[in-house]
Amino acid sequence: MNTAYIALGSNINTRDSYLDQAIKLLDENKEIHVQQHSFIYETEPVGFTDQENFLNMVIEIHTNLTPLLLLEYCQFIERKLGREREIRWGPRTIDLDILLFNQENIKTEQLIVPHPRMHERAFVLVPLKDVNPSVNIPSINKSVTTVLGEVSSQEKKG
Ligand SMILES: Nc1nc2nc(S)n(CCO)c2c(=O)[nH]1
Repeated sequence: MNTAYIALGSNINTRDSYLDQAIKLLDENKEIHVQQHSFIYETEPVGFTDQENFLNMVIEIHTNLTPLLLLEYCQFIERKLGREREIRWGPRTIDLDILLFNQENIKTEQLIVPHPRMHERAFVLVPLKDVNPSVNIPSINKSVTTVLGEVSSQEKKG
C-alpha cells in the first residue's frame, strides 16, 4: 500500500463543490482510499495574480496504483470536472497535484515528485501540515517552518 499526498485547488464558480466532487471521485476508485483531508483555505492567487482567489486543500490517500496511474486518474477527474487548460497558470475548476508518493523521487516527462513547486507554496505547505504535521519532504531546500513562518494568517474554512 502506497501513501500519497494530493493538493487540490479551485477558483471558478462553486469552488467548494468542485473540491467535494473531486474527493468523491477519488474515493469512488476502489484502488484509492482517502485517509485524511486538511482544512480548506481561501488563498490569493500566486504566479498569475489576475484571477479569482482559490480554495486550496491537501488530502492523504492510500493506494495500490502506480504514480503514473494515479496521475492519469487525477487528470481524468480534472477533465470530468471541466478543467480547461486555456491559460497555463489561469483559472481552473479543479486542479489536482500529486505532492508526495511515499518517499519516492520521481522524474518523468509526465510527473515530477516531490512536486517541484511545493516548497515555495504556502497554499500547499499549510494544509499539508494539517494532514501530517511531521511529513518528511525529500530534498526541501528551506525548512517548512521557515516557509510557514512567512505565511500571513490564512483564513481556515470547513
Ligand atoms: N493561491 C493559489 N495560487 C495559485 N496559482 C496557481 S497557478 N495555482 C494552481 C496550482 O497548481 C494556484 C493555487 O492553487 N492557489
